Amino acid sequence: MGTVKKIAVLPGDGIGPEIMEEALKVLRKVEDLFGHSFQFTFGMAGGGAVDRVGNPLPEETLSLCKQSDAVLLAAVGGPKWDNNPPELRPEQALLGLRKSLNLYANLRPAVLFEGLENASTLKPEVVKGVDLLVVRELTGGIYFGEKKRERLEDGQQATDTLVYHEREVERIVRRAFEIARGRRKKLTSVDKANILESSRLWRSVVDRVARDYPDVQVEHVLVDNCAMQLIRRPADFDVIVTENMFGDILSDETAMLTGSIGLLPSASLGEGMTGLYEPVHGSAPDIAGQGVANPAAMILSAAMMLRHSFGYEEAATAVEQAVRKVLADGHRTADLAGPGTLAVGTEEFGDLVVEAMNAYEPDPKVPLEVVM
Ligand SMILES: NC(=O)C1=CN([C@@H]2O[C@H](COP(=O)(O)OP(=O)(O)OC[C@H]3O[C@@H](n4cnc5c(N)ncnc54)[C@H](O)[C@@H]3O)[C@@H](O)[C@H]2O)C=CC1
Ligand SMILES: CC(C)CC(=O)C(=O)O
Ligand SMILES: [Mg+2]
Repeated sequence: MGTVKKIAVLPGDGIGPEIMEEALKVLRKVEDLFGHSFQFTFGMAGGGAVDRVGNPLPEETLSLCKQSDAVLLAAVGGPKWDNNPPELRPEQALLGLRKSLNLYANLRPAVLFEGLENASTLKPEVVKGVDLLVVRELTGGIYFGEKKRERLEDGQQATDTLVYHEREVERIVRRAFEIARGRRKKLTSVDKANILESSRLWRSVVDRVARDYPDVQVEHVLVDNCAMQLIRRPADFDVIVTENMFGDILSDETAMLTGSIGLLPSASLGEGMTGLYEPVHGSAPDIAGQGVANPAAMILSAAMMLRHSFGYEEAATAVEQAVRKVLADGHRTADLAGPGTLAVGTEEFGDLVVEAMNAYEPDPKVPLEVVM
């Protein structure tokens, strides 16, 4: 048996605790099936932490995360805290964690699973074959630039600043090229170089780095056009690399190619092994506490953790295959259940995934463990 992996568990707000419970259930099954061993330590983050200790990311939580091998986060935020001053907003927990752990690379895969061909709002022939990855820069750009609010004579004025250093662009772009090399070797760099200086810098870095990857086909697409092409010809995309805010917005769009945002996981990585794993979606306050949220994105985020932080490729594959099987067998949470289809709840979906894991059969083509 390998070493015990320390996992910081941050359930957060809204549907967070409900979906986290299901991911932990699946990870306990991974322990049983594969002999891995996890130590889960819970931490406070988000609105709940604001209410309890007046800080969305308490020092205790930050040091827990820094001392852990990986961080699992469900979601933070909700209307209760929307009018709080900036430092008391739940979302600050996310920004603080990403920055403190230097998690600059956010991987957001969007794949159309078997059985969900009719789940998208787009025609089945349009979404057929969708298998793309958004590589989003996560620690720079407008979310982190200087912000200010001023009172002028004729009213208020607000400023957000978008800054990128060449170094920050190069490291995410290189990472995206490396990833593209291991996939279908097609990279789409998304920017707004017709208007933004930061985008012109971005584009020049992509062109320079591209010389080191002659085997990867590169295209530059303006973000507004990309938003449209994602709906027009989504299966043509392989890896999309883009800055922080564009990646945030485009990845929510890709959710609807797959059927639901409740299916999209993510991994946030830096140079070290302590990655952060969270669904692409937020705390879904509109359905919180009802037991109806789709836990797949959270469970698949846990699978990404097994792969990227621990190198447990076989266990990651087993979890992913189990989620695919449950969906292929026709089980649907409310977000995916069409009219007349009986939906399963959050807990039941988690139980079905655990049950499906019992039937896991190793694929001889998949290496058992990846050396990171
Ligand atoms: N990583 C995080 O913690 C994020 C937090 N947020 C925060 O979450 C709160 C709500 O934001 P929204 O804009 O409403 O985005 P959201 O992603 O929470 O919800 C958007 C829509 O998708 C649905 N949805 C989301 N996840 C689902 C799931 N697992 N199963 C079924 N349906 C699901 C919701 O019910 C809602 O109708 C805000 O406070 C926002 O700041 C938003 C995005 C990311
Ligand atoms: C709530 C945020 C800080 C950002 C967001 O929507 C995301 O990372 O997906
Ligand atoms: Mg988002």
